Amino acid sequence: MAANTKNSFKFVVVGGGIAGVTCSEQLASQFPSADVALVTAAPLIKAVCNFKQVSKTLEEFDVEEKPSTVLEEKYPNLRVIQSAVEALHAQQHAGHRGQRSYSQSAVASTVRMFENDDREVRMPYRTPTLLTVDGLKVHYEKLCICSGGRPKLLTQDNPNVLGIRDTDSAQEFQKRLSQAKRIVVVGNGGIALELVYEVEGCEVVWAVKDNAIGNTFFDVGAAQFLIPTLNTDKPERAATCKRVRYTIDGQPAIQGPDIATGVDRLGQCRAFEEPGSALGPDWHEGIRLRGAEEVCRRVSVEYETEVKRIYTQQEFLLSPLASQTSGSWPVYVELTNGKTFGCDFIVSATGVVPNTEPFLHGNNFELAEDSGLRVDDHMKTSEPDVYSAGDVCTASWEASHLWQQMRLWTQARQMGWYAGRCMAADVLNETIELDFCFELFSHITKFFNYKVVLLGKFNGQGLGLNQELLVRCSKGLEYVKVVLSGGRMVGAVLIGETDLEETFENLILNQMDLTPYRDELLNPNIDIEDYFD
Ligand SMILES: Cc1cc2nc3c(=O)[nH]c(=O)nc-3n(C[C@H](O)[C@H](O)[C@H](O)COP(=O)(O)OP(=O)(O)OC[C@H]3O[C@@H](n4cnc5c(N)ncnc54)[C@H](O)[C@@H]3O)c2cc1C
Ligand SMILES: NC(=O)C1=CN([C@@H]2O[C@H](COP(=O)(O)OP(=O)(O)OC[C@H]3O[C@@H](n4cnc5c(N)ncnc54)[C@H](OP(=O)(O)O)[C@@H]3O)[C@@H](O)[C@H]2O)C=CC1
Repeated sequence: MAANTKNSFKFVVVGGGIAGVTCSEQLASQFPSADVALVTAAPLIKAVCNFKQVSKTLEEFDVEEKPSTVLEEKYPNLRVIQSAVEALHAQQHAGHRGQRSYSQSAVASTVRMFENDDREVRMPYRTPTLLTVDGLKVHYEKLCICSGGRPKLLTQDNPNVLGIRDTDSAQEFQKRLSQAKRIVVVGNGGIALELVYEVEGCEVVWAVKDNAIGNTFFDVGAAQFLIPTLNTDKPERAATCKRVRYTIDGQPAIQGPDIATGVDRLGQCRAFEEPGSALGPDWHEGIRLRGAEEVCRRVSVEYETEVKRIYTQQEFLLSPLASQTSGSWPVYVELTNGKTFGCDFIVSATGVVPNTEPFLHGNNFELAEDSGLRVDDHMKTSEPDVYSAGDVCTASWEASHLWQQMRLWTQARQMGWYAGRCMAADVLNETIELDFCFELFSHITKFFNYKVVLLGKFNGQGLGLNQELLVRCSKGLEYVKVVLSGGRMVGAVLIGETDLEETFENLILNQMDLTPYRDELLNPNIDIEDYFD
């Protein structure tokens, strides 16, 4: 049951993804008597469960997609408003708090708007407001924007170029794939790595800009270690997916390989165009990513190439390229390496754009180069009392030399949680230190069925020539890379069951001079954990 039937809240959080849900849970539990609202476009929210702190900075957790009522039941002071925000008037704060000065005309126009509205005139203060597409006005004292990101597509509005972000787009991909004989995957990051490994029954042409696969996570050595896996069969997967997924009417729907049923049920009740929350680590578990052919995995990688032009079938047939390519396909991709491929569709796995719309209009948000909302070390944006966390924001503080932002699930959780704590500290007039999780970058994931742990400057980011790499590799078993700078460990890539993460994390955090131990560090005959005990 919702505690607050009015539209005025002490804390408002926008976005039902990991960042927004974690932030609102943090606030609702810390201030049980304060009204908290979570405004989100999608009917389902994403909540962290089975959280496990693996080591000082490494964490693992599952994420469940749940109906929003679950949150309201857990926190009586938390109200979930399912509606997309279409405007933010953050500047109304300035007039009444005097924190910033804005032009008279800007303030006057917002005041006029409110005087025409009976409900607003009765408000004791002219509080800053969010407007939703359903016409609801939501007033806040502190706001946290966690609206995530959307795929940065190669081209917009081409029905044969798909991006994968949320449940809807994954289902669209699965549906199209089931009819497909060949797809072209463009991009060299997380989604591409997952797709080329998972897709079966369909030829995959993988076009990457770089000279090795997985540039956002790996160097050439790790890529060499992984690439033979593409030509081996996948191990059998457990029959069911351990997480329950829900339809928007709140019923558990999709479980394990039964996704076809789930698609139909979701398809029937899907009546919204709003962005959902981003998929996460196990989005393809239990989903049948199978094309129309009777083949296992068939991937060919086109290195150091980009998309030159995408042709419709009609355009292609009229082009000089038509005489050089056989078969008839709905869409054709011309690459900069001179090759052209016809395919059923193209997956643009080319990164994320922060979802800053519609918050920018009429406000004074500072944006970073990647278009994210700039936040300081207290997750504050440049607008008063507006915080931000997760994929939509860009960390703009002077970061620890061992941390960098990547738009990942773990960072969405950490930022959401820390933003909630900063908002609380602000209200309580307390000081708060930057959380320890921002000391060292750490990420656990799985690629090509190998456990992958990334620590610190795992690819020597920003180190230039000031780095030394130590590598140990056992084909098909493990790949271990350590990045040293000035004799100190600053990063590591661990692929396989290496069991080295905790020791290396400690060595990175304590910045011990490892010069005397360099030759022993990756010696497989030495128990390194004991060695540094
Ligand atoms: C296919 C895929 C696989 C991934 N795999 C991994 C992985 O293995 N490991 C990992 O760490 N990360 C992974 N990620 C990245 C990870 O999912 C994201 O970094 C993380 O979920 C971002 O969380 P968020 O809360 O910031 O944003 P989102 O999850 O995008 O949530 C944004 C929320 O805001 C809402 N919203 C948007 N606009 C509005 C509006 N105007 N009004 C109201 N609500 C709005 C949306 O409905 C949504 O609920 C993956 C991403 C994808 C797409
Ligand atoms: N297991 C995990 O941890 C996973 C994490 N994710 C996360 O989900 C988000 C979305 O994934 P994804 O879309 O793969 O994004 P990523 O940022 O991981 O990768 C994008 C890739 O596309 C390349 N690229 C960008 N523009 C172009 C272009 N015009 N032509 C060709 N290549 C291009 C990038 O190269 P460059 O870097 O040179 O710009 C990069 O290789 C990311 O935040 C990712 O970290 C996704 C799946 C799994």
